[in-house]
Amino acid sequence: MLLNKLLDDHDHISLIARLSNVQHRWHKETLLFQLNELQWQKGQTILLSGDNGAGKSTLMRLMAGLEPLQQGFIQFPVLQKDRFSLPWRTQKPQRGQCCYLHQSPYLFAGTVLNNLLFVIKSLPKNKRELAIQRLPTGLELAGLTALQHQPANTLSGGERQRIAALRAWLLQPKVLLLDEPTANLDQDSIHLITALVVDLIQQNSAVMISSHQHTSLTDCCNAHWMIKEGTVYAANSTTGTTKLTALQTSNVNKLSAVVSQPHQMDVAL
Ligand SMILES: Nc1ncnc2c1ncn2[C@@H]1O[C@H](COP(=O)(O)OP(=O)(O)OP(=O)(O)O)[C@@H](O)[C@H]1O
Repeated sequence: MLLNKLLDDHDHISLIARLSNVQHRWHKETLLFQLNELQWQKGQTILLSGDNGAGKSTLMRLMAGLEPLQQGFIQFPVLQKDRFSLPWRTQKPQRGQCCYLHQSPYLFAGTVLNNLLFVIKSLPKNKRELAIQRLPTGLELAGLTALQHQPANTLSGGERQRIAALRAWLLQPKVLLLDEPTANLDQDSIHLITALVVDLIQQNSAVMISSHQHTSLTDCCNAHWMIKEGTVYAANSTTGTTKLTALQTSNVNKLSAVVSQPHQMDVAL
């Protein structure tokens, strides 16, 4: 009993997430992937890699509670203490605090600003005012100030991704899962998104990024999970296929220099 409590307390201090015995099949016979045990430690920014169709999006959606878990369990010790009291939230503590950013983000009808205000309205009342105050800084960081009154449905792919990243920045989730956020983006857009994500990491958001490219954003990662031949595992530096740069203080400082003012919902952005 005491040992279990000590282990629980230890998990709460050191772990973002623990995944155990997870398997996923879309069709009854075909196994997409399985994993035995993976731990996401506090302080880790994880790169999730794998071939097209390996199951990166599926794994992230399972973690965000957006797909039903078929087998095993996924726990977020970091979220347990802060869970909301509503029954549908206590069943899935990651809801409201774990934000999944889709590779093709959904934007609402209306302007860029409308899209951002919609997200701010979803925050608990006591967090809305601060989010409103941070909005001009966020627009600047995302390079969207000049576009704020433009209808969202007229934006380019890169601009859409930047809005999605900015929505996540405004929400400041405990856990942020970024699904190929820089696919087909130019260097400027990648750097703008990187600045937003670096700021979130500095504000203690735990971030996982799936990507096929090596960019300034993946340079933020200091841990690597891979999906290969139907197995998800944590790659060490010798087995990883992607060169990882540790989350160097200097790297973060360099990127956060552009952050002039560092200052929830069931989220799929
Ligand atoms: N809702 C669904 N129903 C059935 N099959 C699905 C569903 N969603 C995804 N799949 C299949 O699961 C497999 C994994 O898809 P997923 O999008 O997770 O891969 P991915 O690693 O993110 O790929 P990519 O790098 O191309 O984005 C694919 O073969 C896909 O067709």
